[in-house]
Parts: sequence; structure tokens; C-alpha cells
Amino acid sequence: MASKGGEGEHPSVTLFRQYLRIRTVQPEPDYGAAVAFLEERARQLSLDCQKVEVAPGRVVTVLTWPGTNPKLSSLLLNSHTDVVPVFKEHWSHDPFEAFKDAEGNIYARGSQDMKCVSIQYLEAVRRLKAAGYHFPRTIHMTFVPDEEIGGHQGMELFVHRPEFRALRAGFALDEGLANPTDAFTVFYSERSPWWVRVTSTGKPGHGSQFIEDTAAEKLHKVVSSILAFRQKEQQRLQSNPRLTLGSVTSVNLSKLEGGVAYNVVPASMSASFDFRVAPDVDLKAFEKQLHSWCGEAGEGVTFEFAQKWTEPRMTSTDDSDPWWAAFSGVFKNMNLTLEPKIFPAATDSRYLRAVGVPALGFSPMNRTPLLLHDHNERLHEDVFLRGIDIYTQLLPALASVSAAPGDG
Ligand SMILES: CSCC[C@H](NC(C)=O)C(=O)O
Ligand SMILES: [Zn+2]
Ligand SMILES: [Zn+2]
Repeated sequence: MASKGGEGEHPSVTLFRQYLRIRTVQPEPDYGAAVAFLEERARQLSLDCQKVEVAPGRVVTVLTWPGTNPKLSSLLLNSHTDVVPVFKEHWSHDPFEAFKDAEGNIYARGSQDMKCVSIQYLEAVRRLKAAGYHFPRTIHMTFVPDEEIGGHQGMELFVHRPEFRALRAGFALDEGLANPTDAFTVFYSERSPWWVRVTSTGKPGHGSQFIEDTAAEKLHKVVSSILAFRQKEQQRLQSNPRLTLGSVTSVNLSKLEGGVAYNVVPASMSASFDFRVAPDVDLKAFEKQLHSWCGEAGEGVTFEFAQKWTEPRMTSTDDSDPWWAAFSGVFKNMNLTLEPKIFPAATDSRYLRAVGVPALGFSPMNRTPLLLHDHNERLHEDVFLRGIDIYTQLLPALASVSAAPGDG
């Protein structure tokens, strides 16, 4: 029978559903309620709780479990508190009710992305504390705002704050994606978002004439060049089974602007593109390529960036790396398959990696369809609970890494 929680339900699932009911939905997230919820968790778990307001109304909440060896760098467990908007009419249940169906699927915005992970961290820490464990490394859980809109008033500012430096993070976990197979995915890097607006200028005039050198003709040339590049990258991906989406560069034409009337040839038109540049691409050469595409289209074609990430980093997945050895060792011990990949979109991990904190993107969801940002986002309660088991193994392994780069 479908339930709203309570009788017979695992308390961790009940807590997860409570968190899902907090409306931290963009563009007006109720961050106050989320911070109050996290403060209460800190109180219940006897954890230190620090609130860092990185921008007006944008609080990073940090819950800390001190380690026994303060000389060692810490383990940072990051999750974002905001969720993306919903199209309520396309949902079979209210996305903020956390409805659980008879099979155990929990329907809610944020069930995969990424309120599950926030509660899994908290519940793994609760279990380990209750069992009397102490680990050499301090564990910090950071709960950050605004990831869904780029992290510009969240993690991007936080990593440059003295409060962040004081955490002395040596290694971080952050969000990943569901995997529909039996395997779990882990992300060691991500593609760089380059949001590019190409503006073409040309001769205006009457719509009845064959006007030379129009903005539209030149914009068409740039669009053709970029879409040809798109097709080449798509074919490269499709013809090589060793490649995944994250290892090629993708682009989509996402906006066209310009023009005022049918019979007025406009002097200016623009096209906006969402490029996701693979981490092994030479970014200087790629920018030159953008200049060439515009130059080849003719005079008066320029571009500007709305987003331009230029610091792609790879977190080591070499067995000689102590963090990777600890992380992957847990999966070996639990007999679980791990698939390392490059994240196709952008997460807050990029800010952590850019300031020198190695980060892995991992959300423990196998046998789960990829439903983040989609209608009817949901997670099965058994998958959620299994995720807590996994973190209950991962945290001791990572917080006990004996020597790692960056240790004091
Ligand atoms: C470039 S800021 C936008 C961030 C967003 N992140 C995700 C995970 O969807 C994206 O990649 O579009
Ligand atoms: Zn997310
Ligand atoms: Zn998201």
C-alpha cells in the first residue's frame, strides 16, 4: 500500500522524505527551512554546525565530525540543497509530497539530484557515531546553495573564503548520476561549459531586395560550421564504444535572436550555443577555432561568452593514489562494479578541483533510470538504503587514509 511514512518505514527513509518536502526549488528556494533542518540534524548527531553566508541569503551549512589526528587533511562530503523547477502537470504525484508508491518508489524533485546523497551522508555518520567509531581524519559535510544555477552564489564563492580554507579539505565527494545497470558510476572529471553568443552584423534594407552581406547569411555560415562540428563529434562518440558522452565535445544551438518585421532585413542577428568541452581539449586552440568559424563567415561576426570554464581538472583514478585506492577498494570489497566516467554537465566539483581539492562525483544509485531534472524524478527506497550502507563503508576507508598529498 502507498504510504506517507510512519508505520513500518525505515527511519532513514522517513527522514529523506521529510527533507524532500522542503521546497528548495529554484528560482526561489526556501533555504531557511533547509538550514533549520540541517541544524536540527547537527543537534541530533552532536555535530558542530557552522553557517557561512557567502552572499545575501545564500548560506553554506557545514557539519563537522572531528577526527583524532588534526594534522591530517579532512574529508569533505558535499551536497547542494537546491533543486530544479518542476512542470507539475506532468507529474503523477505532487513533486514536493515525497509520495511513496506500493513498490517503494519515492517520487520527488531532488530524490536523485541530490537530496538522497545529503541524507545518506548524515545517516552513515549517524550509524558510525552510534557504533562508537572514531577516524583519524575530520569529516565535514557541506550543504551548499544554488548549484542548480551554476554555483556562482554558492560553491564558487565558498572555495575562496577563509572558512573553506580552515576546513583543510584533502579530498571531496560530490554528486554523480544514477546508473540503470547493476554498476555504479563515479565521475573523476567534467566537461567545461562554454556558453557562446555569436552576433552577426550586416547590411539592412527592404525585404524585397537581394541585399548583399546580410547578418542572416553570415550567421547561417557560422551555424553551419558549428553544427558540422557537432555532427563530427557525435559520430566520433557513436563509432567508438570506449568513448562516453563526457569524453567528446558536444554543442547545441539553444537560442536564435534578431529581426523586427518580415520586410525589414535586420542589421544584426545572434545565435547562442551551449558547448560542453571535453577535458582533454586544448582550450586555447578551441577558442581559436571559434574565431576561425566567425572569421570565415565574413566581416562583422563576433562572439562573447556567457559561461567560460577554463580550469578542467582530472581527479586521479590511478591505484597508486591513496584516495582512489581507498574509494575503489570499498567497491572491490563489497563486490560492486564501478564505472569511472567524465561528467557530461557541470557540478560544484569543478570549483573544488580548481582550488586543488581532488573530488569524485558519486551518487549511489544503480539499477535506477536517469531522472534528474525530469518529470517523475524518483528513487526506490531500497536503493536509497543501500546507498547508506555504501557510505558506511566508504567513510571509514576515506577518513582513515594514512598519508595523502596535502597532509600537514
Ligand atoms: C554552467 S552552470 C549550469 C550547471 C548545470 N549543472 C547540471 C548538473 O545540470 C549544467 O551543467 O548546465
Ligand atoms: Zn545536482
Ligand atoms: Zn541538477
